Amino acid sequence: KGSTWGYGEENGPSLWHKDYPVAQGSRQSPIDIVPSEASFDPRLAPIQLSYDQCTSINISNNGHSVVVEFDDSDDRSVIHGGALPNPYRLRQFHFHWGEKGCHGSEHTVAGKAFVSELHLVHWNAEKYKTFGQAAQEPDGLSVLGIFLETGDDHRWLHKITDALYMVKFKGSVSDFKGFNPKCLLPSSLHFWTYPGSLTTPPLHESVIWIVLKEPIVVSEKQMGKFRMLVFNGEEEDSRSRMENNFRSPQPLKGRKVLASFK
Ligand SMILES: Cc1cc(=S)c(O)co1
Ligand SMILES: [Zn+2]
Repeated sequence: KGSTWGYGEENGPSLWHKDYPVAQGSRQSPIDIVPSEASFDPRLAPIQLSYDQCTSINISNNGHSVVVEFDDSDDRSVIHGGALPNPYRLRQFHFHWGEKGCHGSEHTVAGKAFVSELHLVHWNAEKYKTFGQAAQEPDGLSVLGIFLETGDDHRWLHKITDALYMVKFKGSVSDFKGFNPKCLLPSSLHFWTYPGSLTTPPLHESVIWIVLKEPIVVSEKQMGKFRMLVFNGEEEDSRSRMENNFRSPQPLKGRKVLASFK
């Protein structure tokens, strides 16, 4: 069977282009965001997250990250504003992180990396019938990226980190109801936005990225709990700690980054 992609020496980001040639495309993510080169656009609407009726379903380890999935059968939880043409439906969120004491975010800000990055994935259900179809369209997805930096414990992140032991191995799934990701937002919703892609294969160039300027603060201890996850399945004999599951910044190729703030 074909070798599946990952973050190791043999199957990591520098090799993804062999199976996914779009990896060398013209709107790949992540990127290095250079604030001084971003242009303030007063026409950008503020970001609004209508998550109050959101329905989280489960938390799972897909062998690349830990993912919380939502019921996206109607418009109960949507994001709107920014450069989005209409509201996009919340589908799932997941994280990318590094190893102990090291960086692990995907986007960087003037070359600065953060310890982790939270991605809230939304899709354009107004225009496309399914997530899978939307994921292949240039205006199909919108991912809200939030940086994590280390400091004090995050008062709500424990709801996620306390569940991680249930999904240690690839393929494990556990109930995860009643979680509203609004509790993971920083105080400011100032953002940068630009056209990009999924940061994991199939790397579809279908994402309108919205990256918040203000990071949230989590403790090193809380980050450590993400690192007890493993990439491998319970039955596999290889034991590889889930960490450094991030792609590095990709060429801008002429794209403009817009800022919602001066
Ligand atoms: C849909 C999706 C989006 C991102 S950013 C990711 O890492 C995996 O899957
Ligand atoms: Zn992601």
